[in-house]
Amino acid sequence: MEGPTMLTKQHYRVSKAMRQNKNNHKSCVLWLTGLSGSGKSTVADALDKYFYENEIKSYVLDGDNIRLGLNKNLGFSSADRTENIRRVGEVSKLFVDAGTISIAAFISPFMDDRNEVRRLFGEGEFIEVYIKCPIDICEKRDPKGLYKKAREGILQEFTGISSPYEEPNDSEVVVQTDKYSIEESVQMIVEYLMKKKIIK
Ligand SMILES: Nc1ncnc2c1ncn2[C@@H]1O[C@H](COP(=O)(O)OS(=O)(=O)O)[C@@H](OP(=O)(O)O)[C@H]1O
Ligand SMILES: Nc1ncnc2c1ncn2[C@@H]1O[C@H](COP(=O)(O)OP(=O)(O)O)[C@@H](O)[C@H]1O
Repeated sequence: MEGPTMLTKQHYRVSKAMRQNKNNHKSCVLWLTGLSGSGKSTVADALDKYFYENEIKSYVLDGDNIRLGLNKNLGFSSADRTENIRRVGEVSKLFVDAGTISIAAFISPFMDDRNEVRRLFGEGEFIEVYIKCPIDICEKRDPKGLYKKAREGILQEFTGISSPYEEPNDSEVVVQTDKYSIEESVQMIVEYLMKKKIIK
């Protein structure tokens, strides 16, 4: 039994390994971190489509979408961002247990939060993908007009402007979206998964 609430971990007969065997690929989380406008959702979508077309089970967890549902009670203070990432880490773990590749696309600006999520997973299951793009290019792209609002002071605590982004320094994959096309970025991630024998 665990903790003061007297919880007992329940074990089920269909294991993660059995599910992975049936799927013909391993499961993992691809944790996409980067500034707003860096290309997380765009790369996540292209990856998900590649997996779908190649019979690989995947599902995208996207910051905006998760914040419209599961995490609708959270804002953008540091504490709320930490809680947002903690919950998404736990949800990703469920997907990985279910034999699926979780594509998590979150700014996840704090290194400690990302590392806490990493600790939830077994060796090689957590793959950090840094979607790297200089902030001036993200701001030029401004796909949702949020940088403009942040500059005007309408939007508070905006990442890169009035809230920090702690750059990763040991990501498994770094994708520079100002230098490579969406297709090249997907290819780079797929090659990493093949090299690690997660997919065939
Ligand atoms: N203040 C502030 N700072 C950053 N982002 C903001 C903010 N307010 C709203 N948005 C919108 O929320 C999306 C980021 O949500 P995340 O869950 O990925 O953020 S975090 O990981 O908790 O930092 C982010 O999506 P992306 O642009 O795709 O990154 C924005 O659409
Ligand atoms: N190589 C690239 N990779 C990803 N996005 C790119 C690239 N080049 C241009 N873009 C554009 O940049 C924008 C990125 O927006 P988005 O994917 O919503 O970023 P994020 O989810 O990180 O906020 C999109 O309008 C996309 O079309």
